[in-house]
Amino acid sequence: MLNKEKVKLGIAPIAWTNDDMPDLGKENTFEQCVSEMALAGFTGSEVGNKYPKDTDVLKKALELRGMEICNQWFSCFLITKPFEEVEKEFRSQLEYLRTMGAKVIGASEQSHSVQGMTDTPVFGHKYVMNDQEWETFCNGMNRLGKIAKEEYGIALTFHHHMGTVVQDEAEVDRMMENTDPEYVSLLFDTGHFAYCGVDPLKMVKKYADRIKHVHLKDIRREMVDKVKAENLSFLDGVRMGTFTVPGDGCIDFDPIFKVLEETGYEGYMLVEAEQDPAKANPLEYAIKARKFIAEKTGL
Ligand SMILES: O=C1C[C@@H](O)[C@H](O)[C@@H](O)C1=O
Ligand SMILES: [Co+2]
Repeated sequence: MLNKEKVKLGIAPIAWTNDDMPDLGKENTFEQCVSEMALAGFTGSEVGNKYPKDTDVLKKALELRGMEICNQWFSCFLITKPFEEVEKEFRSQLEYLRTMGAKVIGASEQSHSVQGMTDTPVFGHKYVMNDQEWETFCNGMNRLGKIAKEEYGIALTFHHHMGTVVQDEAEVDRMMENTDPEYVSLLFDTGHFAYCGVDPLKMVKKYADRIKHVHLKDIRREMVDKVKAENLSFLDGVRMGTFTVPGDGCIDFDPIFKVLEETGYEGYMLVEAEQDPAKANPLEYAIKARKFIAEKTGL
């Protein structure tokens, strides 16, 4: 059983309203989203674009429901923008997260990313960094991680992601080898590994001691196969239902939870299952996910 004192459960607003495709769930309000998260039994949330920008207003709305912000996505452009520009935006997001009491920031390198391009197939079109870019990227990550830890008390976790420069196993390995464990940790996303054909169990075993945030996502294998066969984009796939909540797709979560338990994982496990809310009722799927986690982990 995972330790209740050390592991908290969250859920992402992307199942209610999708910031990458705002027409998905445009009718769902912020209040509905956070109320349903709490009703389903979650205490943590990431940040969606319908969340109030005023931190006092947001804090009050979350506290009323026994919830908190546990992480926020940060888009890095370390290989295509000057470091100082990235640092400025990074610091502003760290300020916000510190005010909200979050302990983690989840960064993804978005230079040349195809994840948001609806006219680009997600398989076979990702950008591959050259040696010089790898060096710039890893040095930049170390510098950002040092700032986050030493000046804000926040851990920088890196989010590997489909269609980005750090997607496959070898790319995650290279990033991990060339960054300082003191400053850079891994945001382990089960769905993104399974999507690109990497075994999430192998990755959790390999990097358990550097994982500081977990995204629990499942995939519908037949939908991912369709995305590949028909040269569809990442976002086309989301609309079709490539992702779902843990337990509803093809990933075997039992051994993954076991590794996290045996290695003493501490932090958030956050359900992140973007799909069309008109087809997959967000509250229904949140409850389904919460029950699955309780059954499998005792949390
Ligand atoms: O963490 C994430 C943030 C989303 O916006 C993204 O597209 C999703 O797939 C993900 O894993
Ligand atoms: Co994720």
